Amino acid sequence: MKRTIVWFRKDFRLHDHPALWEASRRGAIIPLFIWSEQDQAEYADNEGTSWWLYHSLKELKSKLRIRELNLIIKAGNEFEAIIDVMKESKADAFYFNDRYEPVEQLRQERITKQLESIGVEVNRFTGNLLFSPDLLNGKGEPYKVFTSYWNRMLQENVVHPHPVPVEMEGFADGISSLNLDELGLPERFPSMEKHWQPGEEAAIETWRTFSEDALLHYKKERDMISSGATSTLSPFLAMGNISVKAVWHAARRLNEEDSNPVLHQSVEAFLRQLAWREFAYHQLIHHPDMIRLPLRKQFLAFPWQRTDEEFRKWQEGRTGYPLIDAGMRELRETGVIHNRVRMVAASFLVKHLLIPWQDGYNWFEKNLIDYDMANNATGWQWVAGSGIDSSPYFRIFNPYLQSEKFDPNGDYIRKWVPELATLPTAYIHKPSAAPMDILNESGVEIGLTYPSPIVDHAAARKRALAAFQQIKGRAEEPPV
Ligand SMILES: Cc1cc2nc3c(=O)[nH]c(=O)nc-3n(C[C@H](O)[C@H](O)[C@H](O)COP(=O)(O)OP(=O)(O)OC[C@H]3O[C@@H](n4cnc5c(N)ncnc54)[C@H](O)[C@@H]3O)c2cc1C
Repeated sequence: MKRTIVWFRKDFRLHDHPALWEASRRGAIIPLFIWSEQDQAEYADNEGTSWWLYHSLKELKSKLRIRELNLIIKAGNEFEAIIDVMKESKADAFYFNDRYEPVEQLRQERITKQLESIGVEVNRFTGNLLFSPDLLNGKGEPYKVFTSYWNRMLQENVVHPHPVPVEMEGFADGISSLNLDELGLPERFPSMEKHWQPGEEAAIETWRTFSEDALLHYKKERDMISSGATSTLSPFLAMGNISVKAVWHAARRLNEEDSNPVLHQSVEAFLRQLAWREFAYHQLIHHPDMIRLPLRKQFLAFPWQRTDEEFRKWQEGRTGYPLIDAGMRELRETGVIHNRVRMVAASFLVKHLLIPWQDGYNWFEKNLIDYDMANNATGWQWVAGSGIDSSPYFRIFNPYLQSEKFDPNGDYIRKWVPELATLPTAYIHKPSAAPMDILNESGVEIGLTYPSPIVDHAAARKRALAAFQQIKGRAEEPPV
């Protein structure tokens, strides 16, 4: 009987798990999770993703248990852990789905070499993206423009997802394993529990609800902050609780079964967002230093003016700009921010406060429950204007206008900035402009119950453009 170890890492699901699927066709399966130092470092600063990991593992373990498979959990040096399991199980093959973060790439290359050098069959699969992200353009170069990448993607064949293997043969005799609770991951995270249910079952249910109720209006409504028109799949995709290929094909199937042009437009808009995720990984594998360094190198000389106090006010949602404050408070409470607000809040940090985007990246890395290295780096570089195919630096979001346009009734602000909840809609976006009697009636005292704006929008805009002028001479350089 052939025995294959399947290594789980941010692909905590049974459906469309190519490594698991192929291992099930080969013989007995030994599912393995390793809590190595590298994994511990990855989760150390983000309590939300640690909590999500705990529950993803718990669910995976119980789903495997029902099928008489035992999830083996090891800690410590990963190579030693793998060798231990190989010896204990007499497995002769090691299968896993690739990851694309620079440290993960190094790790999987190293393990592959080490195992192959001792005669173990190693097989790697594309499990968490639609394609392997190393596609190159006609000139043999990485893509620099999203639309070209998207057009290329549409010509490629996205492999159909595998179902959950019907027959999986387990092998656990004599293999030692830690208990999940020995890893020190948090089982409870009360504020997140109010908003999220991690795991594969919840992911599938989230997709089902979105596709039945909201997808039809996705194109028109996705930017409206309180519309509930987006999928909220990001934390599930980030942890691999749902397969992006499964989502892609399910959305396309809906299109094929229904001739409604509104649905067709919405499905296309949704698929484009999944494509941005692919494009983000494409960038990350070709520019592994993009989490720290600007892709447009002239931004290395950008005259940032970081102050700890302003940074703290942004983190805490006390900038005096209600939309920004609502977003930053939503982040602390739920681990996510609506994409529109993410863009405006990030832009505010980088352009209104002239604080380096890397500081914002780090804050999101610690606090986002959907934290994803490629998407986070791409998002920040897009906003800062230093990325590939990014928003030009001189386009500066006006937080007041963004608020009026995308939260017209102020519902989002009222929810997350309750001290402004009773302000009339006409003033909720810019309370500092409200007449004194209105403020009094609403119990708002600017500077006391709610901060006055930490910077003036017009002055901050002017200052940002002047800062940009200092590097503009070099601003036409193409991204590296
Ligand atoms: C500064 C900044 C940082 C960001 N950091 C992250 C991050 O760490 N993790 C993350 O998943 N997304 C990040 N995003 C992208 C985006 O904000 C989220 O993916 C989106 O808000 C998730 O909500 P949803 O699942 O309802 O999205 P939907 O609109 O339903 O989109 C479906 C899926 O497509 C992908 N997607 C959507 N928008 C983008 C985008 N702009 N770039 C890449 N993929 C996208 C996500 O996987 C998302 O779940 C960031 C954006 C910005 C501007």
